[in-house]
Order: sequence, then C-alpha cells, then structure tokens
Amino acid sequence: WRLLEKFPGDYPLPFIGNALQIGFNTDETCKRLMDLFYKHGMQNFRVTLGMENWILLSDPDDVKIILSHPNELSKPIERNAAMLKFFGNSVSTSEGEKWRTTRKLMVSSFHYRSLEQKLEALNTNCDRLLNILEERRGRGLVDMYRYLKPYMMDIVCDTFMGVDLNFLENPDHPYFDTGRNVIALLTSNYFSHWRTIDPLFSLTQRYRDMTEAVKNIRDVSDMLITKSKERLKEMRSSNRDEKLKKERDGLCLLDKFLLSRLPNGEPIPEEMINDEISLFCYTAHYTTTITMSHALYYIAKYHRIQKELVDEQLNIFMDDRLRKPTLDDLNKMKYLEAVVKETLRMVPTVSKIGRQIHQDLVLSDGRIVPAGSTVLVLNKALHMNPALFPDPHTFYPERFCGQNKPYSSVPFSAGPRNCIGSGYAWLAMKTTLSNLLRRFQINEGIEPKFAYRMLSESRNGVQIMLSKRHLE
Ligand code: HEM
Repeated sequence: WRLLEKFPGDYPLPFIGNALQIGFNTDETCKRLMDLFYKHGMQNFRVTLGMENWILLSDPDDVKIILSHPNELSKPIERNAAMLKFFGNSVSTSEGEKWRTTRKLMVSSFHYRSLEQKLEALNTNCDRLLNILEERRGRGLVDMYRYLKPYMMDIVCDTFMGVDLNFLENPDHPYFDTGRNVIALLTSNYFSHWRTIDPLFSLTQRYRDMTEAVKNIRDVSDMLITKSKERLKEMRSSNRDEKLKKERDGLCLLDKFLLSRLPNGEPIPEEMINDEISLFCYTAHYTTTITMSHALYYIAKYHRIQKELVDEQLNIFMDDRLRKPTLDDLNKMKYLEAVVKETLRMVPTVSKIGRQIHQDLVLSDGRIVPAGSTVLVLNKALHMNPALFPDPHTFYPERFCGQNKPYSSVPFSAGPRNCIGSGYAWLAMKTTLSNLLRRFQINEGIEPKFAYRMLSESRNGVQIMLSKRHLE
C-alpha cells in the first residue's frame, strides 16, 4: 500500500475496494475507468477491486516498460479465469514452458512466405463475399458484422486449418448466433468473482447461455479436427509425404498440432488441440471482423476520407481497377492503413492489455508497482490523451501518416507476447477493404452503439448501405 498510494486513486473500501466507482454494468466499465482517468489528471492511476490492485497505464514510456519486459508475461488472473471456461488453458492464457512451446509452434504459420500463399486464398474467399454483397447492394441496410464474421471464419479455417466450411452460405449457424454473446459473457465473467463459484453461477441464465456458446464453439473445433485427421489419413495412404512435409513446414496450423508431440513423446490430446483451435478461430475472425466493420462505419460517415481512399486505390490499380491486390499493392495502401489505425484509436478493438506482475516493476518516473499487482494498458486512455493525439475526439487518419510517439498506440500489443496474428490481420483487412472500396460506395446507415467490452463491439451491429461505385 505504501508503494501503491504513490499513484493517484480513490480510497478503496474494505472488501470491495473501488467497486462502487467502477459500477456493476460491465458495458459501462471502460467509461467509468475513463472518468477516473480524467479525474486523476490523465496520468497513470490506481484502482482496487476486491483483493486485486490495478495500476492503469497511460504513459507510453511505461507502456514500453511493461510490454517489452522479457519476464513479466503473465496475464491478469481475473482475465484468465474468465477465458478458461471458453478456451481452456490455451496460448492466450497459459504461461511458462507451455506458452513458449505453443507460441513457437504457431509462429511458423505467420512467416512472410506463408502470408503470400494465404493472400491467394483470401482473394478467392473475397469473391464469395463480393457476390453476396452485390445481391444486397441498393436494398437497404447491411449489417457488416453479419457477413464479415462468417467470411473471416471461412478464411481462417481455409488458411490455417486446411478446411473449407463455407459459413458464408450459412451466417445463421449456431457458431455465430450464440457467438455474438461471447464477448459480453467474457466481460461480465472478468469483473465478477462470484461467477467463478460454479454452484452459484450454474443457477443463472447467464451460465446456460455460456454453456450453449461454449458448446457451439467447441463443436466447430471438433469438426475441424475430424476433417483434418481424415485429410491427413488420406494423404498418408496415398503416400503424399512430400505434401505432408510441406504443410508441416508452413501451411496448415491445425495439422502441426495434430502431428506434434508433447515433451513425453505422446501426441497432443484432442481436448488440448480443441482449446487452441477454439481460441485461435474465435480471436482471429472476431477481431478482424469488428475492426473492418468499424472502419467501414467511419468511411461511410466521412466523405472526404472515402474519396481519399478511393483515389489511393485508383492510383495503385490504374486501368485494371477490379484486379485482385498483390502483396506489393497492399504495401502501397498507406492511407487505408492510416484509416484502420485511426479506427483502432477511436474504438480500440482490444480495450485493455494486462500483465499480472511477479516482481516489483520500476516505472519511468521511478515509482514502483509492487509485485502481485495487475498492470493494465488502458488503450482508450492513451488514445484520448491530447498530449499524444491533439484534438483526440476527431477522426483524422492523417495523424497516422507520419511518425507517432512510440508506444502511444499499441492496438496489437508489443513485445514478446504481442499479437501473433497482426501481420495476417493487416493482410486480411487491407485485402478485403480494398476489394470492397473499389466495388461499392459505402453509405451511412444506423449509428452503432459501441460497448467497450474485452473486445469493443457495437451492440446493434454495424449497419451501412452499399451502392455501386462508378469509377472514373
Ligand atoms: C484487428 C485484429 C486484431 C487485433 C486488434 C488483435 C490484438 C491483439 C492483442 C492486443 C493481443 C494481446 C497481446 C497481449 O496481451 O499483450 C492479441 C493476442 C493474440 N492474438 Fe491478436 N489481434 C487481432 C487479430 C488476430 C488474428 C487475425 C489472429 C490469428 C490469426 C490473432 C491471434 C492472436 C493470438 C493467438 C494471441 C495470443 C498471443 C499470446 O498470448 O502469445 N489475432 N491480439
């Protein structure tokens, strides 16, 4: 406490700490934390919840200290407890040797060479999306969440699992129907200690919703595992060892899990593979969907920005305007990149990045966060600080066209435990948005109701309207 009280913060009450200031509506938590950020002078501040002490960081120098720390890699215990019910002890929650070996196994699926191969699959899947949106064009509101979720899930299954499930034909599949509650459920689990007491929690409707959502997510992973096993068996029987080796080297992540061994030489149990695949597919399709949808909302809202974007596309594609983008084309889309970065600043897809620290942590001004505390990077606090981003409430992509202070915006985190899929996410988002922008004019629909949950999402989807783009 002697160390903690050096940080501004309200005095914590016995047992509940600052729970009253945070409130009990988890959709409001981020707003309440932002109120405290402003109240305490837009600097690092302290919050106590029950027995947990949080230091919320908004100084880029301190963000660098925690995220680049080589040893402080554990996630907050309350987050892990919330995630465990959905995704078991997978790469996003595990630590030590288990985390290191799983991450190493995954990394080779993200090398530049393998991204190049994934671009082809991405463009093919994008054709399916464009056909469906073409039918919806000019026919009123289109909820981009509804179409981008199955589209992204198809791409992730195709490029990492080697399985084509064509969810886009079936956007009402239970995976998406119950899947849309997952983030709200995870967030309320995060903030509620009693939800980890199963005998009590299991009496509630929320528990039943959670059980159904978990079942639907894990059923899809089981289906992916079964199909991959069949494919591997078929490959072996037709003696296509060369192809198998090639896939092991860099193509299909699920096959790598199926072919790998534990340190004791045993195959990885299917339950463990299911944990990893469930986490991976859910994270990958959901984060990219909501980020692209939010970008489309801003693109529809600001005509000047849409025009700049289309001009950039025309400069890149010249006379062949409906051509599929190459990696070289994507690298040239600097303004599109700035628009997505500005979207992530206004609506950070991941609202907080946390570490449970094991040793005292010395911050840039010499103050010490005591061992055992939770350190949280509150993305919105960084992004709304006028000293880092002048006129922070204005959507202005140009602020990302030059140099920004390092660590002032870390939407994909940074350091040894950063987002493993960031390069892939950029590839998928730029390809999709480029293909969409060159075919459709994006028009305003209904104002989204953003909720800053563990992932920031809109409670009423992202409803826009599409009309034909007439290219000059
Ligand atoms: C716009 C899209 C995305 C955003 C904003 C995003 C952001 C993040 C953030 C902030 C973290 C937490 C890192 C930390 O705690 O320090 C993370 C972790 C992770 N992300 Fe992403 N992500 C995105 C897309 C993806 C995609 C497409 C994939 C997979 C293809 C992916 C896979 C993962 C995994 C496996 C982790 C856990 C890494 C670990 O703990 O070692 N993400 N992501």
